[in-house]
Parts: sequence; C-alpha cells; structure tokens
Amino acid sequence: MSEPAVEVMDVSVRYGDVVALDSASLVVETGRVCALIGMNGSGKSTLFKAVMGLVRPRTGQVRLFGTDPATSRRSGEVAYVPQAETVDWTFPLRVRDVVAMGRYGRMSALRRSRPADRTAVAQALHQVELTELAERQIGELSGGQRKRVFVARGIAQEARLLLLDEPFSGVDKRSEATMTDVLRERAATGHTVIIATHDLTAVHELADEAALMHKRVIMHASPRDVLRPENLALAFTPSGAGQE
Ligand SMILES: Nc1ncnc2c1ncn2[C@@H]1O[C@H](COP(=O)(O)OP(=O)(O)OP(=O)(O)O)[C@@H](O)[C@H]1O
Repeated sequence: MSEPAVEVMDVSVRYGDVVALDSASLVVETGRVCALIGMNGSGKSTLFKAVMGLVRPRTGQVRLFGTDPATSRRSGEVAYVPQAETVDWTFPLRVRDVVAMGRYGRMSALRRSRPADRTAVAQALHQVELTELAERQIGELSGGQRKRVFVARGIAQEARLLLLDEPFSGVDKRSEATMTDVLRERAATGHTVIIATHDLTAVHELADEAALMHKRVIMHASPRDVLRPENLALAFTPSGAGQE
C-alpha cells in the first residue's frame, strides 16, 4: 500500500505562550477530501503551516507522501489556497498571471513559459470557469472568483496535495458549486484535498471525511458522524470536552 498523503503525528505548536496545537494527530490517505472543522483559533491554520513545513513543531512529526513537509512543498507537491484576508488585492496582477505562478516551480530561472505551461494555465482557468476573466486584474474580481483563481493556481501547479483555508467564506453560490465540483474531480483523479472551514453546510457534499479540531483532532470520521450535534458541541462549545 502507498504512503498516506498526510501524516501528522502528535504535533504540538506554540506561539510564545499560546498553545496552538497540543498533540494533534491526523492521517489522510491519497485521493480523499478531508474537512477540518473547528472554531476560530482552534488551530486549523497552524495545522496547515505544520503540513507545509512552515512552523517547526515543538514535539511530533509531519510526513507528506512519506517525506519531510518542507521538501515536499519546495518540490511543488503542495498547493495552498489562503484565506482572502491574507492577500494584498491592490497588487496589479492579472488572473492569468496568478494562475501561471503555479507553474513557476517547473520553469527555468528566467520563468519563460513553454507551451505545456500555457496549456496547464488555460486548462485550470477553464476548470474553475474563469477563462473569460483571464485578463482582468485580480483586485476587480468578487471574493468567490478570487478563491477560484487560487484553486486554479493549485491545479496548474499539478500539486498532489491541495490545502484550502476557508474557501467558502464570503463566496457566492456559483463559486461554491464550481469549487465543490473541481475539488471532487481532483480527488477522483488521485489528488488529496484538505479544507479548513467553519462552514458546515458545504461539508456533506464536499468531503469524504471530517476532522473536528480543538487544538488537537478530537474526532476523525465520516462527515455524517462528525456533524452530529453532540460531536460538534465538543469543538464549538468553549467549555466543551475538547478543551482542557
Ligand atoms: N503568529 C502567531 N502569533 C501568536 N499567536 C498566534 C499566531 N498565529 C496563530 N496564533 C494563535 O494560535 C491559535 C490557533 O490559531 P490558528 O490561526 O491556527 O487557528 P484557526 O483555527 O485557523 O483560526 P481561524 O479560523 O480564525 O483562522 C489562536 O489562539 C491564535 O490566536
């Protein structure tokens, strides 16, 4: 059997005195869509940082496809779709340019695009239904369209693992439906997708499995089981059993 796409083993992360992750463990197999569910501050973004090798765990270990996460990220195996708030939208970039960034890891130092790069960008734009907006400045798009641009960047990158931070917050219905279809298709073609969200409505249709977070993964099961009210209460009640 092949290695899991993601193995997070007993990972603890602190920022100064703040404990962001406390012995978190999660295994996601290749070809799955996993939803990470938890309140603001429950450690979802920190888990992503650990998965990308951007924070050094105090304890524990992360493996992506059996290798070190920073190596895996640098070799382009991981694509990240950030929360909208963390991006400077005034920067004058066309939609096509942002998607083309997904190809940088495959280009020479001069970043001269080859036909294969242009084809990959065109296909990714088509998949997220943004072909007609390819020449627009990214700052002129709606929130949902911007998210789709980043999903297209990840597709153009041909990353094996796609991490999405709150992809549905402030997103129109069309963008949500398009992204759901695209992400399901990614999983069907052997890619692995992890989505951090506190939007529970999308989870049933989108995810094969769900992990409930409260500084650690307190439950990892089918969306049906995880979304039972008594289980959600563990993660969404400040005094719930998930918090110590
Ligand atoms: N750079 C940082 N410096 C100090 N504390 C931080 C830093 N980043 C996150 N934290 C804290 O770590 C904890 C976990 O934050 P994290 O961003 O991982 O949670 P989250 O579940 O992604 O939240 P949100 O849904 O609001 O993005 C929170 O208490 C947060 O305030």
